Amino acid sequence: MGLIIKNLVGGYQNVPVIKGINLEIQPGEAVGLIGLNGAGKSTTIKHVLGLLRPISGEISLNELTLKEQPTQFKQQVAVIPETPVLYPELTLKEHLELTILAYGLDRGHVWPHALELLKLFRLDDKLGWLPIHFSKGMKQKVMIVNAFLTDAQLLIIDEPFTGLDPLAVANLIDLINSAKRAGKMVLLTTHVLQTARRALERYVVLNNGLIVLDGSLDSIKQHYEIADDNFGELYQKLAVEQSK
Ligand SMILES: Nc1ncnc2c1ncn2[C@@H]1O[C@H](COP(=O)(O)OP(=O)(O)OP(=O)(O)O)[C@@H](O)[C@H]1O
Repeated sequence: MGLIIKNLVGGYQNVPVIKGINLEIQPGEAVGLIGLNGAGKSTTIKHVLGLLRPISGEISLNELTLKEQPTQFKQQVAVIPETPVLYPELTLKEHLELTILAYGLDRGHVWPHALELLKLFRLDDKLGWLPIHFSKGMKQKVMIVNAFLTDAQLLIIDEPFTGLDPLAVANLIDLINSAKRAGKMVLLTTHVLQTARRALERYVVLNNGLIVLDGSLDSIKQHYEIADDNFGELYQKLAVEQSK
């Protein structure tokens, strides 16, 4: 069970940006994928979303493989991308309806939950709005509401902590923590470790397309001999490691 990435080699037009990754995430676990710009975080995510085809290796989610059961696999995954993807001609309400359709959800059952989420992110009075009227953070919140509306077992969240206000960040952290309690899996990329630690216990450090560490933030700090919470120093040390 869980997400299993086995010996993944992948990237763009056969350029192996990802050079052999092994990663398992168990139900109820949230993992932070961290590393320098260009380390391979987004490329890994694109592979898990089935947007890139592996050069070799395999990805499975609760025993469904992306290769053999791509449709069922993708229905188990919800994504909150760093840059919101919204349809300019659809209202907020229509975006939610689309998610309900795409994930085959029961409208009557899910709509009260949608209203709760909208209220949490102060979007409940904006159901008739089109994306053009939303700010960047509001668009991000629409993506969050859509993702948490689904019953997907794996939530992929790409750098959520840079465009949201502190209230929305706190709400997102609460949602991640309750998703974990519900047995879901979370894979989150971020550079903002000070905030991520409120939701994540486990971190995977990517450097140059390889996993160089997998553990708690404390074990990472220990490994790189980081004093206090000076995470800037961590990235300096990763840069030194990368250039070797
Ligand atoms: N569309 C693309 N075509 C070719 N190479 C790409 C493409 N996108 C990214 N790369 C390369 O793949 C490598 C990994 O990039 P990736 O976007 O996965 O990094 P990242 O860890 O997500 O970085 P960031 O923190 O900046 O988001 C980089 O060397 C980058 O130049």
